[in-house]
Amino acid sequence: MKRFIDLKESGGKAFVAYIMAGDGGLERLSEQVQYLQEAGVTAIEIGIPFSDPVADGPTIEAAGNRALKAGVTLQKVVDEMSSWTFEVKVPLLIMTYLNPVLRFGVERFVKESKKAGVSGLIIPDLPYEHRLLVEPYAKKEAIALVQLVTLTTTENRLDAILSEAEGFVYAVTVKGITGARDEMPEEVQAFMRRVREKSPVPVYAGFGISKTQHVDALREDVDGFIVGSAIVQAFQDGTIREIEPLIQAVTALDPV
Ligand SMILES: O=P(O)(O)OC[C@@H](O)[C@@H](O)c1c[nH]c2ccccc12
Repeated sequence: MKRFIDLKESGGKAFVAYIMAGDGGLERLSEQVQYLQEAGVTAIEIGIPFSDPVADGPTIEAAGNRALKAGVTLQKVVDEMSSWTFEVKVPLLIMTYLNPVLRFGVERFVKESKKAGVSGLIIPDLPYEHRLLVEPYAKKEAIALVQLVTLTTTENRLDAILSEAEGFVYAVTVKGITGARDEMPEEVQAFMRRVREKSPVPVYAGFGISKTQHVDALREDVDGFIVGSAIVQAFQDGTIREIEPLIQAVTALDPV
């Protein structure tokens, strides 16, 4: 995950793309990863479909349901990734709820993720207080357990989370679920600034980023952006090329 620190030090901004594994069939995953890395994204978060995705907005939830219908499981995703022979040029992260991990077995999950070339994990319903359920295994394999912070995270908790942050910090821009939206609440800027002042690792903003205006509004206050619903929807609609200006708006930002 040194790549994220290096990028920040060189004044660049990160674009992290989220995709739902197996939306449209598992064989599409490798095409999507190759497409995104050629399009210039910094890293890719690969979502594992889950039947009770409490933090997902309608777009991601629908994608997850399509993937579940196609029979996609955590095992199939790591097997698929382990079989890739093309060159993976960007860090890959797995984003999954805790339940599939527990069913799989935490230690086995971390080992198979490593084999699959994964360098980070995001488990949104694993609270910081319970991180030891996964973190010791992840550390052994040098996989970062990326933490989320939100507008409602208390100061003490924020300090604790940041003191152990690895890779990057996922700063959630809204008090709600994922999904593209029009407005960025004003308090978000102040929140990002506060987190960034304290954070030893880069701070990436996620939830609701779908337009260059969102990027412009936050560009000076964050080190990168995470985009999910807009990408998932564009792959579904066959309009993924329309996302390229958004990727460029982030990765081509002048150092501030
Ligand atoms: O879809 P959005 O609003 O662009 O936000 C990214 C988000 O989808 C992705 O990171 C994500 C998918 N499922 C999640 C659950 C919790 C936190 C984050 C996520």
